[in-house]
Amino acid sequence: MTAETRSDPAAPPGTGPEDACPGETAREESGTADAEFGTTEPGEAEPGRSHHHHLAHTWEEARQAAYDAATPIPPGPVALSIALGRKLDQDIVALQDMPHYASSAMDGWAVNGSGPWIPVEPGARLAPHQASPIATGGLIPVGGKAVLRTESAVLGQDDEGPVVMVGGKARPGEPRAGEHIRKAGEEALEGDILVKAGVELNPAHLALAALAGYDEVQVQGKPVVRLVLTGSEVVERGTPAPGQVRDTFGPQLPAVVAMLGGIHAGQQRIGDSYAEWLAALEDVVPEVPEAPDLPADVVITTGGTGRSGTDHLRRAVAELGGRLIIDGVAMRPGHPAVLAELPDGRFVLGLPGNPLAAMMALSTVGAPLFAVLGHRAMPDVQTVPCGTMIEADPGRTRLMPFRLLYGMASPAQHTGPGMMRGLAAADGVLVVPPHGVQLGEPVPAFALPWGPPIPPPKEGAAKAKPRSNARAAQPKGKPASNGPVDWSALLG
Ligand SMILES: Nc1nc2c(c(=O)[nH]1)N[C@H]1C(S)=C(S)[C@@H](COP(=O)(O)OP(=O)(O)OC[C@H]3O[C@@H](n4cnc5c(N)ncnc54)[C@H](O)[C@@H]3O)O[C@H]1N2
Ligand code: MOO
Repeated sequence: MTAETRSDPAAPPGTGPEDACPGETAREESGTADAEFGTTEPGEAEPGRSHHHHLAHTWEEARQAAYDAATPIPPGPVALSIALGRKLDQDIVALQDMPHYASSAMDGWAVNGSGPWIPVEPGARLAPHQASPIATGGLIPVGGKAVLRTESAVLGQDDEGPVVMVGGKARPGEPRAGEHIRKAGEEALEGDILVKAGVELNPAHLALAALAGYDEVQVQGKPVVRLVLTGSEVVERGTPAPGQVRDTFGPQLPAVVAMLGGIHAGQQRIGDSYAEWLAALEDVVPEVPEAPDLPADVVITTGGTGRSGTDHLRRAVAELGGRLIIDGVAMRPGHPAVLAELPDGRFVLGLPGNPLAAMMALSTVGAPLFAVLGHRAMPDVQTVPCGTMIEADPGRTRLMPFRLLYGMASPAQHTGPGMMRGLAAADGVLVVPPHGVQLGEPVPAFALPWGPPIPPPKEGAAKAKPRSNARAAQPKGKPASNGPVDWSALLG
């Protein structure tokens, strides 16, 4: 590859110079990276050097490398309180009859035989013609044959003392044998399967498991993800002053992590010092208030993927004895994405600090990693007909948030690496190959974790032959529109 520093002729409408990522390819290919890196803190940069001369993965390679880097997290027991949404790995079986004792379905009297009944102490064994007070849910005493509801009973008196008699609102024949008694085993018998393995646990499943006496259930593994957000210029509240930037990761990453199948286990904010970076990555089980006390499977860092004096990610990984799996992806934005594995098995996913770049890196590297850790297939890439011509940009894939208009994708505006506006309005992301896209040609695209699915290919929508989706090749119905269409004015 040759060094490229030119600006992009195919930049979609509305993207400015911020998009140009100056030096991103030149840096890697010029062979001067070591000198750049070594000047920052002499003597300490050594461990990271060996990683500097490899070529960035292509977009497709990066996805595959992330998917291949891990194996599914084995199943394990999880407390009911955090098992919602988890996939059950072992049947939930009735440990005993459910209910496990006969109980009253009404407030009233447990009775034996026919009335009138002599009242005795609650809970006492009932001889024929005896009754004892009982509340709904109460254990039926030995000898109890039926429950007489309070409103069907009257207290009277005979020669020998107080008696309970049928009266009040009693229906004819009340109480029949067994009336208002919930028998043991009515819901399930010991050994019955209550919830089958493979089910995604809903709140009622959790309640059922609790009813059956479970404290934990055996569920499929899912990655526990911890966030380390870096940057001393990042503020969490208010309108940022010049030189400051409002944090865009705190508000979105926990949700996106969950949507991608991770368990968000807290976040930590650090400044730009190497010591803070190292401490954050060394910390296996961080003390995170209200988060499950579990070691992280994946640590996501934001910022610090570049190679300036404050970009400590690679160095900290090297010092901890970790290995780089992905060190840069030939894509934009999100080019400096890093995936590393630490000796204790934790993965470190280094997202660039630029907000859109970070989300594209998460979609490219994080989504496949989370999928494999969570027992799922590689996330889908479909195709969508392109509503505009996109020129070539040799050597790199461009990820472009798009809006769908009349079934065709048009790159959204406001998609500079530091922007969120384009992504916020997007229907999905185009994966524009280095050689560009012709008008109407099916272009690979992926759905956003929160967005609509990519629509299935429509008959007649595609003029050019799709490269990766045979279903689109059905030339029938309406022809595609001719000529370039610039819908940018309609796009938010
Ligand atoms: N000389 C070069 N400079 C840069 C290159 C390059 O190749 N040579 N690459 C550019 C590209 S591409 C990207 S992407 C970024 C990568 O930056 P880092 O991962 O090192 O992140 P920072 O430098 O810490 O921050 C970059 C940018 O992002 C903002 N940021 C950080 N955290 C947040 C947050 N929580 N919310 C919102 N914005 C955040 C930060 O303020 C910076 O503006 O490097 C380029 N530079
Ligand atoms: O544009 Mo950088 O590629 O923001 O990741």
